Amino acid sequence: MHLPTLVIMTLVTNVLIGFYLSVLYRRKPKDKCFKLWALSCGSFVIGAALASSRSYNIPEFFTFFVADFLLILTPTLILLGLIQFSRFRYTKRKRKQYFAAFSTVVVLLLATFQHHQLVSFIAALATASLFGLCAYLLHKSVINEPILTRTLKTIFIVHSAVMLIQAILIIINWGTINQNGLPESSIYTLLSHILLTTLTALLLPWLCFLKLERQLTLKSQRDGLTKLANREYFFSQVARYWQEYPSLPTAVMMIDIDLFKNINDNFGHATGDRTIKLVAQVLSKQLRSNDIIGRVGGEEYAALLVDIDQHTAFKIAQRLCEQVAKQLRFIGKDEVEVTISIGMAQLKPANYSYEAALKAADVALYASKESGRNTVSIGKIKEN
Ligand SMILES: Nc1nc2c(ncn2[C@@H]2O[C@H](COP(=O)(O)OP(=O)(O)OP(=O)(O)O)[C@@H](O)[C@H]2O)c(=O)[nH]1
Repeated sequence: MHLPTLVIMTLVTNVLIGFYLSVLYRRKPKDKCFKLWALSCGSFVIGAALASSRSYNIPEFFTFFVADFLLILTPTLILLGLIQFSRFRYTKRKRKQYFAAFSTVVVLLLATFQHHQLVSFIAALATASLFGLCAYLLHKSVINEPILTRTLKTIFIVHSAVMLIQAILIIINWGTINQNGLPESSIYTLLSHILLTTLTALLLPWLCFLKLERQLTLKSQRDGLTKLANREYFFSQVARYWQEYPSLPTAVMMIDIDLFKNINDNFGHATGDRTIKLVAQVLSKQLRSNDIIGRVGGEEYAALLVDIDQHTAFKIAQRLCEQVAKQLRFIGKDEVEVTISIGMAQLKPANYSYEAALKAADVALYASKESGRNTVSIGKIKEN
């Protein structure tokens, strides 16, 4: 294939993808990754166009320094966008370290751009490291889509390897370079570089859509006030658990704030809402991370405790009552006595339906209310 035609085609593709990403950013300005990746397309297009004009009579400050700076900025922007998809903790300290490393590379480019081989070597090495980091971030991705993350990760690793090969070729052929500051043998690495960058730009919007889809799914599963599972999601999780772990001993609990109407009436709805939220926080902290907990009504919660015997489940339920009463004495400045009542049932899912288990816990909850509140009752379950 004719090289200039290929270069022009990749530049046009990157312009189109960059434009598309900037339109998405206008619609969703909170999603900074759209902006960062649109900028990375722009940076690549200008950098690659400048680097391709090295045979023309343009000052080398532009065709070498600015071009290489923009070509290094491209994976940097991709990296910054990827941070939002990763479990990687981008602390202030790390931010400072990366900024220092990036500034050092820019100073090196500025100091060496008249030595074409040296500047090309530095640019290749920096680009290889950045794409290596991109692969690392994707390795820690929160997006649950193996095909896309594996494909992108492979592209980043290959890209990093290609740029390393380019750096090695520059060293091996030191002294025999063309007007691009590169040895003739590096034409294939150069070609791979522009094709891999374009491929990355094509796949990145897909990552954005998966992120949006994930946000929407999470939103539809969560209760807005407490961020616990909402009623529908809680029941669907319980049904799934029943199918997957029929023989694991389990406890279900129905939990209700006592005399909540009084809290609303005496302190207002805002304090009422705050109480609902704080009770949810105490319950979440007291239960284990693999237990399932949801807000199933106004001031009513439900929990499924995984792999547990009746004695331990009862103790935990008592601890929940104690902790709520102990921790929630003040809601803001208001002195509010908050207590909860619990009804529970302990069983093996294989022996009973989850509807029967929750019904038994619900009946037990009313027994707790009847017996004076701030207490736990154990329910009897009807056979399947
Ligand atoms: N602030 C607030 N109040 C709510 C919310 N959902 C339900 N409520 C109120 O919660 C109160 C529930 O009261 P009841 O069902 O009578 O029960 P209770 O006062 O908690 O008494 P017991 O359950 O018998 O201990 C009602 O007044 C509802 O209006 C909510 O999201 N926010």
